[in-house]
Amino acid sequence: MSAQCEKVNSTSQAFEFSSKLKLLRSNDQVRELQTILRDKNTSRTDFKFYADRLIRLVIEESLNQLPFDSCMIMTPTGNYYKGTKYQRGNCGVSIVRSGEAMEQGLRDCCRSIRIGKILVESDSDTHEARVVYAKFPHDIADRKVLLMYPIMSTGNTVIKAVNVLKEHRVTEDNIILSNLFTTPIAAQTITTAFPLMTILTSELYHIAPNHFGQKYFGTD
Ligand SMILES: O=P(O)(O)OC[C@H]1O[C@H](OP(=O)(O)OP(=O)(O)O)[C@H](O)[C@@H]1O
Repeated sequence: MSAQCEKVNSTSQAFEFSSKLKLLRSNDQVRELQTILRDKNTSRTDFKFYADRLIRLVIEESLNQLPFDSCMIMTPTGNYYKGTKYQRGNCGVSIVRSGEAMEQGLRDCCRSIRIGKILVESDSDTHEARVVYAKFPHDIADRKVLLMYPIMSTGNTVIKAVNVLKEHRVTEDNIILSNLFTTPIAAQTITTAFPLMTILTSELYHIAPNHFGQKYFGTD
């Protein structure tokens, strides 16, 4: 467990979660961002601004879940320094539409990272989800995948998306799901369906802010 995320307290939620579910370390700043994003009176301009701030925090911590190697470099004064570097071979995949909001946060940290896309359409009444479009780097099966989707209500959208990745021979243990808000039931459904996948979220709460995509992009 890194310094910036914490173990989920499963007992208080009456849900059982595996250690693969990680919560961004909470503090007053994180709680303020979550509050602004949940507030119905937040303007669209503010919503996007504060969503981008929370996204950046979640992306940074998600990157911290990727594997690192140790390395030796030489400083300008000719000294050796034992450092750390990312293992090569990562990529992002965003689930359209809301997941696209997280792409810039990832690019701000990893300039030229490849980003695939999956479009899953869900029925507004039944919540049944189906895959409409998927485009990935050709060697995605050999990469660690940062899967980006900010809201999980039932978890159906993410389940469909992960199944598409698995059809492209991406293994569960190579997927890190980067998420802002999840309901406990969605978290439980997803950790049960994909026990080897790592999930990083900022908040577990029984009501997800389902207005996210609509408000962030200003489209219905
Ligand atoms: O976990 P699920 O039950 O699948 O739900 C995930 C999200 O998808 C729906 O939004 P919408 O269809 O507007 O998604 P979008 O913003 O990505 O277009 C729903 O309101 C959630 O916010």
